[in-house]
Amino acid sequence: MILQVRDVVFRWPGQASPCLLIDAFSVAAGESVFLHGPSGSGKSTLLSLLAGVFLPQQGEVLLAGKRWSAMGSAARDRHRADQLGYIFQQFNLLPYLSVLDNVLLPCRFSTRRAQAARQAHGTLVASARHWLAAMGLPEASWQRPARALSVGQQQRVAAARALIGAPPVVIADEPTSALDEDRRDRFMDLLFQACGQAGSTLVFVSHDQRLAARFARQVSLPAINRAAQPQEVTEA
Ligand SMILES: Nc1ncnc2c1ncn2[C@@H]1O[C@H](COP(=O)(O)OP(=O)(O)OP(=O)(O)O)[C@@H](O)[C@H]1O
Repeated sequence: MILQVRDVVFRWPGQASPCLLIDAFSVAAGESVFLHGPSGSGKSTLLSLLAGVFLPQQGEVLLAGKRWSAMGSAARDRHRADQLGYIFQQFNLLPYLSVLDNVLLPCRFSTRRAQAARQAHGTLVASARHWLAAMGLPEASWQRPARALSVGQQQRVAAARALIGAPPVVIADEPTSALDEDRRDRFMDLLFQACGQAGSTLVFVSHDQRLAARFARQVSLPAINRAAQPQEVTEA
């Protein structure tokens, strides 16, 4: 199992009740998982725990056999860069860096990713260019600062950055929310092709149930989370 969650309790600071109470959840290497649940049910929070961005107050989360809680913050950063491509809901691009340099970032932080990128495309820059072209980003945009791109373009830059250097795990949080239907379908084809070729595990969060059928496994977060769910506000 490449991702493992065991007896996890996670509470946001200042909150009286926990957001996540998960006894067991795991993902096998190479599996593709569609994670769904209502807004506010804790999907992004769970992804942050899988990525070791936050640590649970109780229990363990493991990526590639390593416990996040057993590592210091520098070791966590290294392990994350080696093992994980993460497409965040808010993209998390560095706004003043060029598009190309944003895509190259994981290779700066991970020798493993840099080696894989060189092996695939000859040089790091060639690899970054490959992924930007695959994402349909016009060459004229590659030297521009990331902040100068549209939201849909930034989303695709974030995806190129997640895929460079064939990370063993790809985590994607609503990666198609700013894409039109045509781009969304091409993006999904490319994501599955890239993960298939690299043998990468894919954990994907979306509200778009039309995408669910593409995945080998669908997981409802409320079904694995024992924490009391927030009440949805309903119109009177
Ligand atoms: N940084 C934070 N500080 C405090 N509480 C937070 C923080 N981030 C999220 N939460 C709370 O945790 C709960 C779960 O939020 P989360 O973003 O994980 O849900 P989600 O299922 O991803 O929602 P959506 O589908 O709307 O993106 C919410 O009640 C939210 O208010």
